[in-house]
Amino acid sequence: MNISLEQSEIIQEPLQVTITGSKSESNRLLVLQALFPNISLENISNSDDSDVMQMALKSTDNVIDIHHAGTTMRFLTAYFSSQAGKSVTLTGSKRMKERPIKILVDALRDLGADITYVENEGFPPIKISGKKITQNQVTLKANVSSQYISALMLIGSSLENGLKLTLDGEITSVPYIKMTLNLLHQLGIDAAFEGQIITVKPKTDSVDKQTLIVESDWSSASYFYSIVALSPVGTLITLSSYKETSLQGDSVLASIYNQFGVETTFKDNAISIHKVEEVSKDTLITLDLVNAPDIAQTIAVTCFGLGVACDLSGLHTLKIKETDRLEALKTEIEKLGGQVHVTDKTLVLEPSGTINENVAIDTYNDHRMAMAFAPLALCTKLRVNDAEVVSKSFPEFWSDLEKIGFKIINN
Ligand SMILES: O=C(O)C1=C[C@@H](OP(=O)(O)O)[C@@H](O)[C@H](O)C1
Ligand SMILES: C=C(OP(=O)(O)O)C(=O)O
Repeated sequence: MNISLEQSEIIQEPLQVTITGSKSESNRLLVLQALFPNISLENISNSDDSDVMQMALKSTDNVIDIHHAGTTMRFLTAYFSSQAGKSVTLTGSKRMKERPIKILVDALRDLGADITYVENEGFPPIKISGKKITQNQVTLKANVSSQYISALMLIGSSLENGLKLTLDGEITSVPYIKMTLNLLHQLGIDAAFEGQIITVKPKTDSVDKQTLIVESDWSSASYFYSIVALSPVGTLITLSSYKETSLQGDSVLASIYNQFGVETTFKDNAISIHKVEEVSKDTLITLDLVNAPDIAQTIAVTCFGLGVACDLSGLHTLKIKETDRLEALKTEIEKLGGQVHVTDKTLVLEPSGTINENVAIDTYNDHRMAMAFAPLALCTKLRVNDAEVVSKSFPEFWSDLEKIGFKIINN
């Protein structure tokens, strides 16, 4: 599905959008629920990635296709490795077969798991023969993806001897590790993350019956921050359901977007995002996004829409996500008339002027490419190719944009 976005203006009246649950929290809690069926979950994400997680956990098939879902692939690799008697092959999309998993597979093998590569060494698909895991100490590299670490933490308390992980080198995407730790604590699991060491104690008694409510997705909120930043002073959008103290690292958006003249207020489980002042064209936005890699695309495109320069660092994980996001951002922003310089961990955007009209944005099977560029419809007419990619994390994205005044035409 390719779409055109007419140059839009959002309606100046109280605008309210309800966003589905965080896919990161949901996918952790779904694995934990499979291990501790006593817990109930509310506001689970309706994203493709969480749907595929639910499907996989129920599946009795020998081959499970998790499509593009990184967390699902990584968390299930650990989960199925620890399920004695279960034999399963995990596969995924063409891109998933290019996303590395060796660090996690090596760590699980060191703990005694039985995993073999079906096609290419180091990459899915993988065949897992579940076993009782009794070894409990392993060292793994921490600067490639925090998902490997969360995957191990999620199963730690179900292992006879728990787990002690030693993290080697710089730790990337730390808030996601802390999110995992916090959810374990909510279930009464004894776990700690101190310096380079993570410990998870075995849970011998059952988890208390309880309901956990998933907070809405902050990465999805980022596109509304961008919309408000690119709109006139006075624009206000309210999003629910959010908390002032979030488990999601991407909640850092609220302070980052202050630099774009956008203020956030929390009230009654909602956030109001308000444009309070214009940003000067000679602003330079400098950010290290090592803790919040998923909002890099949103921020780069906001800067481009406002014509301001940015210097973003801490982006080394972007090359192994749904696409090489650094190259994709450079290509698409340059089609629109911007100038971008990338290395394997940084992105620099030059200050820009007019934005080219009617450019067709390619989305590279990456939901965040489609959603990050859409707010530019406030500045110019634009097209988005393969717009359905948004369903990976945010299936209602386009209908929510229509609700707030965007004019979308299916081509
Ligand atoms: O654990 C998680 O839920 C995630 C961790 C991050 O990945 P990396 O640790 O690979 O950066 C993030 O980009 C991804 O969208 C979700
Ligand atoms: C990187 C992402 O997801 P995953 O790694 O889980 O595919 C994302 O949602 O931006």
